[in-house]
Amino acid sequence: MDQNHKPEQQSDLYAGFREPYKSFATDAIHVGQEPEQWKSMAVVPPISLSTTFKQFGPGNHAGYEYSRSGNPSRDCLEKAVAAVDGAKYCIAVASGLAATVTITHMLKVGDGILCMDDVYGGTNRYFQKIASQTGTEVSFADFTKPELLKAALKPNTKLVWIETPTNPTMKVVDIKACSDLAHEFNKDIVVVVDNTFMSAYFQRPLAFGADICMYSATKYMNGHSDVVMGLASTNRDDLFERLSYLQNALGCVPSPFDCFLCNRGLKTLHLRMECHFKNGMAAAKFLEADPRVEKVIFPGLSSHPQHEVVKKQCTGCPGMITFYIKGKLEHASAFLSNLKLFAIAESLGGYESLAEHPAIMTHASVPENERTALGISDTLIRLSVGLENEADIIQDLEQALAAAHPKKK
Ligand SMILES: Cc1ncc(COP(=O)(O)O)c(C=O)c1O
Ligand SMILES: N[C@@H](CC[Se]C[C@H](N)C(=O)O)C(=O)O
Repeated sequence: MDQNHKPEQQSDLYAGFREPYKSFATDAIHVGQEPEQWKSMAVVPPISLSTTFKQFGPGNHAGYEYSRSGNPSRDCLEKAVAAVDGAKYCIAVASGLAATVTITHMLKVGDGILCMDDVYGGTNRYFQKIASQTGTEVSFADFTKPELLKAALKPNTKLVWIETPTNPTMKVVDIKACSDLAHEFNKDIVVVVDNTFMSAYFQRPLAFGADICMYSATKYMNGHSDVVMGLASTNRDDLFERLSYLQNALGCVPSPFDCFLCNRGLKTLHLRMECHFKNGMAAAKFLEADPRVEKVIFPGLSSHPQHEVVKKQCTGCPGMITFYIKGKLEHASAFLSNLKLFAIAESLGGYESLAEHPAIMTHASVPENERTALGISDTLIRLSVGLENEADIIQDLEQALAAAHPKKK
């Protein structure tokens, strides 16, 4: 146990941040879950496994015809997510990348995608290696400087893709400033925010002018590392019509069991996020004060370059921390290999603490020259701080740093 460690005080954590969204927990728990919708009056929505639904006569049905086109377990989840996003609609799909693909399918050959420069490696891979090979034009810019986004907009730009905070370098984008610029340039541009890191509890992109808020629900929204899923919410009738058409026509739908699990995970999102923030802040402060650490990037710290944007736009911060360990690849490897509580694993946002090496693991698909330009170096380490006891998390970081940088005798 680190004898000097003092537990993080919950009350100081939120100073200067936006107020939490009203009735968030009530909506997450009740919207779309009404027992009256079931003959049994089940309080917990049943898992509806049937692939097909009996019709009264041809084309005359009770709301469902075939499970890819619509499913009761999926409906419950979609309604709850729409509510917590402050949206009218939501679609659930089979993975975060399936959400990206489904959204991108709204474009036509020749349309342009303008994407934030630092994004999840798989998003970068999909845009550069797949979407750009099938007729869309893809370009990247650093949206932390909205003037760079403005300069990169072109007459054919149809999709602006924001990820904030970015995976893995935790850059924060001003959603309102960027959405306004895109819409002033061309009101038909669809602004998408990948809200995976913040979750619906800490950030509502639609309230700041984005057209679509999407998630890898594999992460915080489900929160238990046992479901791969994607979500996309919107307030626009035209976008929902198109997205739900594509949800059925492309067929990237999640299973009813996964919908049940994610719907269940959502019920504790607010509690989990508050604990992730508390533990994340404690870990970030510990690392920032440690001489074996070069630099810590955590949006909740005042040292974060966009900390003022974070406070203006978010109601708190998740447990995602990126830091540079002093030394070389061997020090990063030694740190990771010596962790005991944190597992070395890809993914994030579950109840358990995870650690990974983006250059070798989650962002290996980003071309090396781009990784270098973005700062995804050999000494960069990403942590997903979980819900374990704060002192045990700090103790694990301390002993792994000591193993990576043993004191010379
Ligand atoms: C920020 C972000 N967006 C999208 C994705 C893609 O999600 P999935 O793995 O659920 O396809 C990931 C991780 O994979 C991610 O970290
Ligand atoms: N978003 C996750 C996903 C990890 Se990368 C998964 C796989 N190796 C791939 O390349 O698609 C994260 O941890 O950031």
